[in-house]
Amino acid sequence: MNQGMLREGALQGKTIIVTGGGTGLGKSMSRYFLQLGANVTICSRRQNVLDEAAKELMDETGRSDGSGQVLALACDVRNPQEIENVIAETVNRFGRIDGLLNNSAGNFISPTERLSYKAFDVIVDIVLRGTYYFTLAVGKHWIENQIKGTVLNISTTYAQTGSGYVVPSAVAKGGALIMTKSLAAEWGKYGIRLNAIAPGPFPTKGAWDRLFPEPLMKLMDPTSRIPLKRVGEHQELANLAAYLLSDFSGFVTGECITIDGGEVLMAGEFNHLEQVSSEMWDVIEQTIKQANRASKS
Ligand SMILES: CCCCC/C=C/C(=O)SCCNC(=O)CCNC(=O)[C@H](O)C(C)(C)COP(=O)(O)OP(=O)(O)OC[C@H]1O[C@@H](n2cnc3c(N)ncnc32)[C@H](O)[C@@H]1OP(=O)(O)O
Ligand SMILES: NC(=O)C1=CN([C@@H]2O[C@H](COP(=O)(O)OP(=O)(O)OC[C@H]3O[C@@H](n4cnc5c(N)ncnc54)[C@H](OP(=O)(O)O)[C@@H]3O)[C@@H](O)[C@H]2O)C=CC1
Repeated sequence: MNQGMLREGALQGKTIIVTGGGTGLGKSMSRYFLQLGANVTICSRRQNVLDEAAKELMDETGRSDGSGQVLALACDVRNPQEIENVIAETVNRFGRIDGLLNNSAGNFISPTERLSYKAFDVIVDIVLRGTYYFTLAVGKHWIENQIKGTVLNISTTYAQTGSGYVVPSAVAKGGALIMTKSLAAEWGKYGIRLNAIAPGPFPTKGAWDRLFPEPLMKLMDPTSRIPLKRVGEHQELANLAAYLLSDFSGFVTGECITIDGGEVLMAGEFNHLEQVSSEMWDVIEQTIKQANRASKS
């Protein structure tokens, strides 16, 4: 499914800010927005990573009609002044901002009792504080300038279920998801939409190094818990993100769309029975039928 879904030029004339756009999923989504004709500002802490990504993206997607341009700006999403600078520089270069993709994150697995206060703070500050700082700054800009913009937040499936061993991330993603829904209600009157995507596992270096490090990867195949028995493809996520940032989703707001091959469904009480063999099912069937007969006599 390595194909773009939207028609040529579907994001033409739009400018989208992508936090964490220099690596992983942020880079893949930026690539697709550029292919669809959007101008994209990618921002994160490391200017060298952003510059390299911007060059690679422009080499791949470069258009001659002036659309589909990349701006790479260093910004720590925990710093409001740096966020204001990204907004000002983006307006200065592209004239407007139509979309904000809050994609930056920090995460690592750890038993919670091993975390220092600083370790908890660093994740919550990037994921929750970074998301609400950027959303607040861009939202104010849109309201002041009467722009009907769209925010898309990259969440996780455990923002709704909770999860051990990634508790700071779960707390922060859960908070960001509630902000998405709360502001969708409050800012709907300005024509501003906010949605979220909850991805299951999509291979990236950033996530794999910190969530499935060796020797854990040898013990735990991330696909084994997924009904569709595979991980996600970046283009599948990019398709959904482009749709939610485009005018085609103009009546969708406050939603969180899960894209995880059915992984969250495995919480269902009996789903682990897929491990039972056919022969064992024969025995189980006979045992249950015997109990049924006994209950009638
Ligand atoms: C696949 C299923 C769903 C997955 C859903 C979600 C996925 C994601 O979010 S994936 C995104 C992953 N990408 C990143 O995390 C990229 C950005 N991350 C980073 O830059 C770093 O990992 C960091 C900033 C989050 C932490 O880096 P570090 O260099 O350690 O930062 P600090 O020096 O500021 O230290 C912070 C603090 O944290 C402690 N610490 C770091 N790692 C661990 C660990 N594995 N276990 C316990 N504690 C850890 C570190 O020791 C510091 O605390 P103090 O010791 O008190 O100073
Ligand atoms: N990969 C997966 O399976 C899943 C990922 N996700 C989510 O997808 C998103 C992208 O993750 P992924 O691509 O896998 O991982 P990456 O590590 O590649 O992406 C994280 C990005 O966040 C940026 N970042 C980190 N801290 C800051 C900061 N303080 N200020 C600004 N930017 C920052 C990093 O850039 P820099 O270091 O230059 O600052 C990096 O580009 C995240 O929100 C993650 O939670 C959700 C579910 C599953």
